[in-house]
Amino acid sequence: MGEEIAISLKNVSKCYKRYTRPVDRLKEILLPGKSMAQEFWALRHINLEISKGETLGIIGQNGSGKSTMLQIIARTLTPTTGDVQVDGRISALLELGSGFNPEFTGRQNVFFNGRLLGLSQKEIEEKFDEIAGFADIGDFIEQPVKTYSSGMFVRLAFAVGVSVNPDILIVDEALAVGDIYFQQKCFERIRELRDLGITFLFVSHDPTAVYKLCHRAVLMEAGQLVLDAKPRQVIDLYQAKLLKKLDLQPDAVKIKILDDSDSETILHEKDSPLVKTDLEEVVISSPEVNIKFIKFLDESEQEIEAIISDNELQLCIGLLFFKSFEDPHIGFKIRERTGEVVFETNTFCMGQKLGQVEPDNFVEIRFKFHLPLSEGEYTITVGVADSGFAQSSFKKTLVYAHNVASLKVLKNKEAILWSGIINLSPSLSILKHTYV
Ligand SMILES: Nc1ncnc2c1ncn2[C@@H]1O[C@H](COP(=O)(O)OP(=O)(O)OP(=O)(O)O)[C@@H](O)[C@H]1O
Repeated sequence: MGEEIAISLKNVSKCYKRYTRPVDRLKEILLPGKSMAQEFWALRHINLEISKGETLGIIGQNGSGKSTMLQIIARTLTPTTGDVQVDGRISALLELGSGFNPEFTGRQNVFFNGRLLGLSQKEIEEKFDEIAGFADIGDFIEQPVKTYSSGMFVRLAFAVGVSVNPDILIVDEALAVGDIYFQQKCFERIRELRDLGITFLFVSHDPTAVYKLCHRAVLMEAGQLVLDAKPRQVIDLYQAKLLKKLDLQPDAVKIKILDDSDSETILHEKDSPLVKTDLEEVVISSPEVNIKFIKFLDESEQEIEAIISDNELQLCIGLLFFKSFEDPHIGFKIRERTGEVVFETNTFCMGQKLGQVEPDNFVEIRFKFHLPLSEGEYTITVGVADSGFAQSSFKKTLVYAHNVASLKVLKNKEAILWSGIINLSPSLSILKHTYV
């Protein structure tokens, strides 16, 4: 493709030594040549190339190897085998403020860290006000960082990390700390850097953040890369796996990987029953229930594929049950282009019941609503579950299918939407008074 590579990992593996008892570590020191450790492979045969200017989200359950991989890229850890090439200056926010000296003040740490990250004394002096302004921790900048709250720590670490003009920025979960205003400021700054062509690696458990910031994502599992694709596809698979684990329902979750013509989807998990590349191939069924159809009707009950924004729409879902269920529920999600959910509800949340169903019962459910969404392409996710018992919990997921239908929303020329995704249709009152 001729793109310049910022980071290249070739067949990288990392083995940690683990000791069952602390005394074994001591024995190993005292008796050289006798290994008391067990080998633990935290990374296995990782192959990954990240082009300059790419933004990559790294997703995976706890212990899947995300931090180990980032530390290897940031060169704070050496791989056991394999080759790592990095082209450019890295600023890594891995463990919160790991580069900070707790006895130093915030100001001293800014200088200390700035130097570590390759800036000259003069460059740091010039940037100091910008860094302190971004961190916005007031007089605490003159206090030792051991007196900081975790929020203050991350503010200062982030401010330093993004101010040193890195070529590659690595952020591990750090954005989860800090208040919403600070998070928004960080997002803004990352977007600015991204638009300037920085390479950005981001570990997060927050799908929205990954959708918003990343062009591409990888899913890690037990030290391996299992999927390398668009954030939407990777997050869908990740959430599906979590749901399966929760429900112990191996067949419940289906995903259609949408064919993004502008991207090459690399499926490391070709044999997985979850991942299908061919849209037509996906049968939305489980041994317990079959989604027979999903269709959209307009105001005059005509079947449609596109609708003008702000018009009335019915989403109709036909279900065939193969087993009896006392309290089944059905829900849907509307997701915008990147996969972010714009709306989700279900019959349980709406306080409605389908009632008891028996094998071979066919049920059609119609959700009717005005669609205030702006022009664009949206996808539908449908889920069927049994027995809701708490806000957002069901006893068992019967089928959960992403991207089962897509809906085109056309521009409503009369709409007052200046920008944004939802038309709130506000009314307006203008009250004039004499100001006293
Ligand atoms: N120094 C170490 N010695 C032994 N095992 C380690 C060490 N560091 C990490 N591990 C193990 O390696 C595996 C991968 O850890 P890593 O921190 O990379 O995962 P992670 O995906 O970043 O997890 P999390 O989301 O919890 O941060 C885990 O099982 C962890 O226990």
